Amino acid sequence: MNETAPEIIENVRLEEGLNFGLTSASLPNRTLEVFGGIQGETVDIRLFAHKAGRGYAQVIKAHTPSSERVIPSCPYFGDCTGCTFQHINYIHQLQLKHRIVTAEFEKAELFGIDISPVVPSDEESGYRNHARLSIYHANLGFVNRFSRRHIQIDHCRIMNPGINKVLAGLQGKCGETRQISIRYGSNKDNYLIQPKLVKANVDIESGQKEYHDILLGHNFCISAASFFQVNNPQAEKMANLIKNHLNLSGSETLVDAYAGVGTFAVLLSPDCKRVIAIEESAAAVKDACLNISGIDNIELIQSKTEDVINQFEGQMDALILDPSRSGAHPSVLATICQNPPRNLVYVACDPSSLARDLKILLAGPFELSSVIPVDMFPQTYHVETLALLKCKL
Ligand SMILES: C[S@@+](CC[C@H](N)C(=O)[O-])C[C@H]1O[C@@H](n2cnc3c(N)ncnc32)[C@H](O)[C@@H]1O
Repeated sequence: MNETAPEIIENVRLEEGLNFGLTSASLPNRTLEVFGGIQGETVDIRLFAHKAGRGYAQVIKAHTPSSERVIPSCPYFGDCTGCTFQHINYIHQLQLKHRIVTAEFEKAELFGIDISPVVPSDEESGYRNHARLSIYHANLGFVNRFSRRHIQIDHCRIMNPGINKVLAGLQGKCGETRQISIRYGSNKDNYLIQPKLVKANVDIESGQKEYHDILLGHNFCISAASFFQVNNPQAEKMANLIKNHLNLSGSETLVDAYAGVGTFAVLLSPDCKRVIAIEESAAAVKDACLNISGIDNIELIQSKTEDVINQFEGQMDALILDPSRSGAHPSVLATICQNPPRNLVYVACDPSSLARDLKILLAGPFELSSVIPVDMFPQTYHVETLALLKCKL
């Protein structure tokens, strides 16, 4: 697609799309995925790109705006494609996320499952504690997903004010690197900025090895290579939802697989007799070692979950699986179907991986207690989902 001569198509009716939170438009000779629209609207669109056999377009005018449409408060919306839902009111964003989870379940032929309403985020803006920015001619910004154009961003609506402060200080001064990661521990007011900037003429320290934050009164050390939940208040809600489901009495052994820096292990340890945390990343395990200091009922295993999950003898009381987007390894699912824990919590950031894995678990010895989507990522199509299961044997 020639970017200087974009193709405009008028009066297109938008249908439900759901991929990446986009709507879809059926034209006589092709189907397009459309950014910035809402199902049922008639709009004019500008073609962006064809990628991997798919066409992408952007709404430039809504002739019949949906009642769910709002004016995006971000001036970069559309140029920046990071927040797919900025033009949709927050209540409807939550309804769409519910629909996204339901649609993935239906694709996996999981029908008739009662999915709870999405747990809203307390903050619709300013919630993200981590920005990964790309740099072009020293300017920090994001890359448009469709056109691949770099968009300079001076203030990002969804980032914590602490991140925006650093962004303002570094803007235009980072020519020495192509990518930068800014993380902010809002409850401890400290930063991690990587890589270390040696040429930038700024009085902002960078190159920190780790930063610190607090969840539910517990201190966490998080190093540059380690995962940490991006929305602190929602992470706390998620930990409480998990705790409620597991109904812990203090006598249980909990296995926390894909444990990261020990988030759930630490937060649930006061309610368990013993916690075993499994994590493959050496950096995250090193952080977890610090994070569990003073807590004597947590053991850490540095390993892939699939290499150790079959070594537990007897029935586990409780198991948390919180894998990366690709979901749990098939052998992990096979092992827990053979030796099922009494209670299982599956935490998923990709509803399609969750649906695929749930299909296996529900064909085995598990039944669902509930499915609770949690909005960790307002203004975007992303949704975290908790599946709470029990062994039915
Ligand atoms: C989505 S994060 C969850 C971390 C943690 N539960 C939390 O809430 O902060 C997934 C974690 O799984 C780890 N991981 C990825 N593949 C793994 C595997 N096969 N076995 C164990 N850990 C793995 C990653 O390093 C990452 O820390």
